[in-house]
Amino acid sequence: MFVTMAPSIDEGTLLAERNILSTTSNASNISTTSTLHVSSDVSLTLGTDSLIILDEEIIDRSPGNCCGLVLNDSRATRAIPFYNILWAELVKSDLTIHYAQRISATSVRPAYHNYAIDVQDTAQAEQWLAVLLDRAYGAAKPRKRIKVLVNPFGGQGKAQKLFAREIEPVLAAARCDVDVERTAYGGHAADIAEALNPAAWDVVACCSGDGVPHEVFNGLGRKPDAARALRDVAVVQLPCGSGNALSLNMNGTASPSLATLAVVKGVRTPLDLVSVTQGADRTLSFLSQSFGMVADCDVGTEHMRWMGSARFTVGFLTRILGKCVYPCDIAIGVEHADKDAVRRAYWDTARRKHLDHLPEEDEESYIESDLGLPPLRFGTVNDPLPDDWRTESHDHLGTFYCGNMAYMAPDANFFPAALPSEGLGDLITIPGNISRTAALSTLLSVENGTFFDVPHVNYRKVTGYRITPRACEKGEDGHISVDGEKFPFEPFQAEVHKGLGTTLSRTGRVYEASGPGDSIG
Ligand SMILES: Nc1ncnc2c1ncn2[C@@H]1O[C@H](COP(=O)(O)OP(=O)(O)OP(=O)(O)O)[C@@H](O)[C@H]1O
Repeated sequence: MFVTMAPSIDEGTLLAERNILSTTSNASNISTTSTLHVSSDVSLTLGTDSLIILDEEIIDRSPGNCCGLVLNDSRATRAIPFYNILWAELVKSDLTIHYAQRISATSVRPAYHNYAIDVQDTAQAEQWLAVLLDRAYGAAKPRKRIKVLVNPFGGQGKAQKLFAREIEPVLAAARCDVDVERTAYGGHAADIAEALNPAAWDVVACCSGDGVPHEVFNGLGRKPDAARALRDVAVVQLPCGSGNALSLNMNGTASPSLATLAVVKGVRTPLDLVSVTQGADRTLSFLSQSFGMVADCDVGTEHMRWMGSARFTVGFLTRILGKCVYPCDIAIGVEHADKDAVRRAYWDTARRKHLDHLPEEDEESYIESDLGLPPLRFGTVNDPLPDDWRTESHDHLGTFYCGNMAYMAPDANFFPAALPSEGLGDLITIPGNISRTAALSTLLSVENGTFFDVPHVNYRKVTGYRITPRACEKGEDGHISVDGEKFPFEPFQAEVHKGLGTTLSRTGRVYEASGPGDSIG
């Protein structure tokens, strides 16, 4: 084994291409030993964004080698993106590189290359490995300590199987320190999170839909040192449910194995959380709150579960045919009052975050005291309204939808201007007395990515709001949904806490969604 010197790797290109944040670690400071000659036939080179394996023996073994004639000499070279490298180690003269191998457009599985190296200078090989791991992980913490919660009923009972087949092998290959617990009853995830020692875990990973992460945020929020726990422990989703929005927004996928790779490589990302007060209760929401059409189609179609996801479409069509309206009174702390202002604010912030190479941490600290959750700046739903909130009375509201993340479902980027940690909620209101054709084309605009620009979609950024539903025309109660969970049909108030929670993401800065239309300015 011998090591050659090569020109330094262009960190800027690596960052741009792989979206992995770089840190200046000891390994990066090692002089640029980029090629490790494992044997006379095999060399391993740290390329711009990949590990390049040159293995002459691959030619001999390949079916393209006919009678010693090399038909395609590129077969001797393989590139494994650093993003896919899970772990690498040298045990005596045995070098093993574990990586996530793509087996289809929507899945990876762990694989490895193993080489017996000619040991002459183990120290240099160790150095090379350290640089490889540094390139593989960037600012992400390797070998994360992960408390895994599996909801055995998640995703119509598939979560346990998905964990065993798609998730656990990737975590094991990445040498994560994992403890698995199955939830035994509704609310168990909240109890586990409340009892959790935050110093013992980097991550709570929910093999579930969005219901379990909702519980985990709230369980951490019940701890005496809630703000500290919410900052220290990253809550992530390894998608195994019917609604997997947390993973879509942070990992860019609903595939369990790709999401696991994203979590293994994820960087800490502060996340706004919303306090919802209703009656005497205070609940944390990480995803959305809705009233009107969306809430009705979500929690109001539970009885049609047997239809699968078609229940949302059927629910929607029934309601637009019935021209449903949802009268209510709203008070809003408005930060950006129209789409132009929202779009400008989004791109200003996204650009600033992009220039800032490190994920923003502790921009606003709630943990100066060890008291639980931060105090409510705007009081609760039972207090007088803040003086500067704008009040509106709606007789014909169709949809009231406030989002903390962009995607609410695959192909449903309802809130393209949402950012993980800006201290603002994205509030959509849509009148209910529009024509059926207009309502239908609004639904279709979500899927084709033009929803933000639909004229009757009102889009604002808010610091908080209060909504007081009035009884429906037919005298029936409507529905209120918080993170997809059914809430009582009563007034509630919401207040956004900037970066109170923590999750992991690939970028540390933005959701895995395109912003609102073209960048402006
Ligand atoms: N062992 C259990 N028994 C009953 N309910 C459970 C259990 N474990 C978790 N739950 C509950 O299941 C609910 C839904 O979980 P989750 O979001 O993970 O799954 P899902 O497949 O997306 O389902 P849904 O479509 O109902 O949201 C959670 O609110 C949680 O309280």
